Amino acid sequence: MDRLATHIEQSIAHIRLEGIGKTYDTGRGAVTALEDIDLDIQRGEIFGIIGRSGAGKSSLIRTLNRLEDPSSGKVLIDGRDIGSLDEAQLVALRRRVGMIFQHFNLMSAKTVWQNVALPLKVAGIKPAEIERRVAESLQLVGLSEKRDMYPAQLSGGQKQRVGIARALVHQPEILLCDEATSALDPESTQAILALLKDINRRLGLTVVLITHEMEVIHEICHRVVVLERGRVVEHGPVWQVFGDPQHEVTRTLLGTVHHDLPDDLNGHIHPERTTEAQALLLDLHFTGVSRRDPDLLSIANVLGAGTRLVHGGIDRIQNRAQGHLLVSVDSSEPAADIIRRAQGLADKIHHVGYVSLV
Ligand SMILES: Nc1ncnc2c1ncn2[C@@H]1O[C@H](COP(=O)(O)OP(=O)(O)OP(=O)(O)O)[C@@H](O)[C@H]1O
Repeated sequence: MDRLATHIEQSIAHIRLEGIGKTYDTGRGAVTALEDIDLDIQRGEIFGIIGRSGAGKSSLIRTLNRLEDPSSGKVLIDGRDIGSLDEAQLVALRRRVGMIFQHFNLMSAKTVWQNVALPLKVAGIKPAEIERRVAESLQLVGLSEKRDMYPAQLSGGQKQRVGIARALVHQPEILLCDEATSALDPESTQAILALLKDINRRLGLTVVLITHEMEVIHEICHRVVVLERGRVVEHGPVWQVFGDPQHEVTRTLLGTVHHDLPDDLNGHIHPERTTEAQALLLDLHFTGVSRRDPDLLSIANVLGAGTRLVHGGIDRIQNRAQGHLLVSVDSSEPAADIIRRAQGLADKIHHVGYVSLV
């Protein structure tokens, strides 16, 4: 392929949503689940979808393999409108797009091997080829030893591995994950996330996932979209959305850990200095945008000897430090002068108020 063709291929989004809308007709009238969604998902990325309950996450992910047909707009995979596919092409599409579910959807009367083999049998694949592909899939998810067991004999994490193996037997290029770790304990969640990451890297699979667990996004996603009432309210690289959420819904979903003040400070903060003994409280916000790490020596040097770290925490997402450090500055200098000097210590600096610390 020449360089121009390669460039064009790379510039086409693996999955493109153009003006997607979805309205359900119910006995009590129409319910709008999605409105005017435009999104590009690149080949090989792990893309997260978050939002409150009822925001439209399931409706959105289900349009990607036509479990739901959008009421308006188009879904393009490799530039091809999947709404125009005939029955045979739709079957082929579903093989290119694997899916895993919160409750695994395994057949309890079938063994691990039989569960994983089922999609291949349905597709009429020859037995020898089925044997080879099932063995390969089970090895990939680390379950070769359990091939003759039944789902009831497996842990939740192992059941999800079977779900993943089954989703991979047709060697898909896209894997949709609908709350894939929500029914799992923290240890199994970690193991499944590591597996998804490994599959994404080794097979170059594009992964689109829905979750209500923000740690899942933090742990494995490259980019994330936030839905609210069927619309995109925010999207971008995870470090950006998590480091400096712009929308109220995103802040709520992410929790208020970094924004809430601890109880012993809350209620004791004054907007103006009322006594000499009060210290200036500054919030040093590291959004990740400048890729800077908090430099404690510079903070002390710039803000002075009486500077104390009062509250906060720093996290790392996609190799960028982010979080808030709440510092008290013991100085009678005007706040504006101190804040001016403090520019450069963090990505954003917010004057919280004045507080008496004992
Ligand atoms: N089959 C359906 N028939 C009628 N309304 C539906 C149907 N599926 C979803 N809805 C409605 O569409 C809206 C979006 O639902 P959806 O399940 O996509 O949201 P969600 O973000 O996945 O929610 P949750 O996190 O609770 O699963 C909701 O108001 C829901 O009640």
